[in-house]
Amino acid sequence: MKKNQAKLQVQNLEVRYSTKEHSTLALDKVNLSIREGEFVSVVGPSGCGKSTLLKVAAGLLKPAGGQAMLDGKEIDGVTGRVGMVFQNDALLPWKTVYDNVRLPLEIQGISRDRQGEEVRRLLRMVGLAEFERYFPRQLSGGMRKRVALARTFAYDPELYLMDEPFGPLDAQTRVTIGKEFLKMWEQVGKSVLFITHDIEEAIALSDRVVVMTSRPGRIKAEFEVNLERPRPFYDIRFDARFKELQKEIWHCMAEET
Ligand SMILES: Nc1ncnc2c1ncn2[C@@H]1O[C@H](COP(=O)(O)OP(=O)(O)OP(=O)(O)O)[C@@H](O)[C@H]1O
Repeated sequence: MKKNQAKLQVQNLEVRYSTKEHSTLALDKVNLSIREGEFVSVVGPSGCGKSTLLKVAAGLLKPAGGQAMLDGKEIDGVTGRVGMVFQNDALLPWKTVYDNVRLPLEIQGISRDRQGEEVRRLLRMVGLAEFERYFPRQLSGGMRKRVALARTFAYDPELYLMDEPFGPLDAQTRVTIGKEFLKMWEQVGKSVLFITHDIEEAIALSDRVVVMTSRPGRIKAEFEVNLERPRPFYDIRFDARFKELQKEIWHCMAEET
């Protein structure tokens, strides 16, 4: 990758969903760039095209216009360099926690010994070291989500694409997982495109928060999050700069709904 070149760059992106009767313009001239190691969250009203943007970055959708590039090369289909976490990320129910997290390491051809070390390190990080022999059905929703996060970190992609990854969790578990996720991310420092409805979560995690307009989605505003790192995922909310930013983003979004 060239110096100063964006990890992910989206230029004048247009995406259309077409059926026999309808054609919906989901994204309209979207420009967004994510630097190496930068954490960018996207917030915006329901249906504004956040997931659509993520799917283009994942190589799952072809744009109707403009382009999306990874390290300066046009994204052309799914690549192993990009890791995705979705809201309803499923674990393999017939495999133990240990084997679910181990799978990406096996696919990468890592030696058995290293696989074991890495799985145990990741399970310790998400606080599930004692649950390696359990099956997904024996865990709570929050614990399953933690296993899914450990598995994503096992993939160790260059770019993390995350669509409401903590979506279906209760508020308290969401904070616990957010905390763990931030701690893990601060150690690996990879580029992230993170989609959420939660402004506080976006600020607490990100270097930059991007607000989209309602459909067709465009980038309405970008907010730099100038809060030190490592930062406390929950307590950072009491910082005056956090509150100011939250107010600004809230007002920006409120105009759209
Ligand atoms: N497969 C599809 N076929 C037709 N229209 C679609 C399809 N997927 C999404 N759309 C439309 O494109 C627009 C953007 O959808 P998208 O899922 O990207 O929004 P979103 O911002 O992620 O929404 P939410 O926050 O509610 O999850 C919506 O109006 C939606 O109805």
